[in-house]
Amino acid sequence: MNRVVTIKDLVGMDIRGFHLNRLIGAGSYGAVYESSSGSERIAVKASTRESDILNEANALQRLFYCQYTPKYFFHQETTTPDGILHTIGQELLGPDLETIRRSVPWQAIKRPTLVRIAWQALSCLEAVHGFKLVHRDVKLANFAVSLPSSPTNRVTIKIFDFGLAHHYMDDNGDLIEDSTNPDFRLMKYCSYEVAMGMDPMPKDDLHQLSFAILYASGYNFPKMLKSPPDVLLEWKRDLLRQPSEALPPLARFLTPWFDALSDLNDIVPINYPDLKQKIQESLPAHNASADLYWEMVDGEETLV
Ligand SMILES: Nc1ncnc2c1ncn2[C@@H]1O[C@H](COP(=O)(O)OP(=O)(O)OP(=O)(O)O)[C@@H](O)[C@H]1O
Repeated sequence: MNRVVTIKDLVGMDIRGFHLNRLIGAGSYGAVYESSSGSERIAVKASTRESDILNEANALQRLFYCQYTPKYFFHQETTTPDGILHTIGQELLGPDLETIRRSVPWQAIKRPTLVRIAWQALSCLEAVHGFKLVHRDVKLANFAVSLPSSPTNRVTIKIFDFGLAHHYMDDNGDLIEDSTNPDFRLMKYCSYEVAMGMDPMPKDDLHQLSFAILYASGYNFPKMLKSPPDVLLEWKRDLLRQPSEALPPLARFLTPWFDALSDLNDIVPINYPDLKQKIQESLPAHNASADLYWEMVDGEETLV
């Protein structure tokens, strides 16, 4: 094997019979490659950070029968001159929602598409929580569309990147502590309660999702994240206490959903169907549970 320079430099390598063809992108701890073996195409995520990759592999294995997450194929350790390379083979997805948001006019996803995205993203979290996993890193860039299925080009939203996920509850319903004890207050886009020092729980995934949907609606969330810490905390608190006033005008139509999100706590089980109903009530004239399609609009491929 050739000398590995960085994890972003693995094109041409073979892992478990899969040829790494193209670097799709790289995040804070891994690089993801479009890879193939014959006609089979998968994604291979590579990292040198063993703990994160093992955590992600464990989560994806747990989610094997989940239709809202990429299918898990393998975890492999490869010895290289630069150390041990960890890879995960998983289902190949299409573009992530942050990339899609950037590609649309005004970097704002239209309301009918936005409510369908919110509905399906909520279904993703409902499914993940059903497997007793909390994702803890919910953001637009961690949702992607599936590869379009022919002949209609229908796609579904899937959630990925389980490097920070945690199996939070055992079969008896007892909470499981995270022995690694990460400090999620350092994550600027954490929920209000997490910013106040609480451990992230399923409802915090939903609060992070609400930030992601605001961002997708055209709200300048990155600018808010750059505010002084007290301003950011106050904004997150107000979004829970008085959503109708705190929501930016463009996203005020989502008030029914934000009202319901602000009622969530860690004791009462989350009523996902009710939350979906609130998404529907936010835009009554459009069907929020309708399918999404990957289509050509004005010469550009986009999500509708
Ligand atoms: N299964 C997959 N199929 C297709 N593309 C993927 C898949 N998983 C990740 N990607 C893409 O690969 C790139 C890197 O993904 P990764 O999750 O490592 O990065 P990230 O979300 O930017 O990282 P982080 O949140 O850890 O900083 C992103 O563009 C992401 O959309």
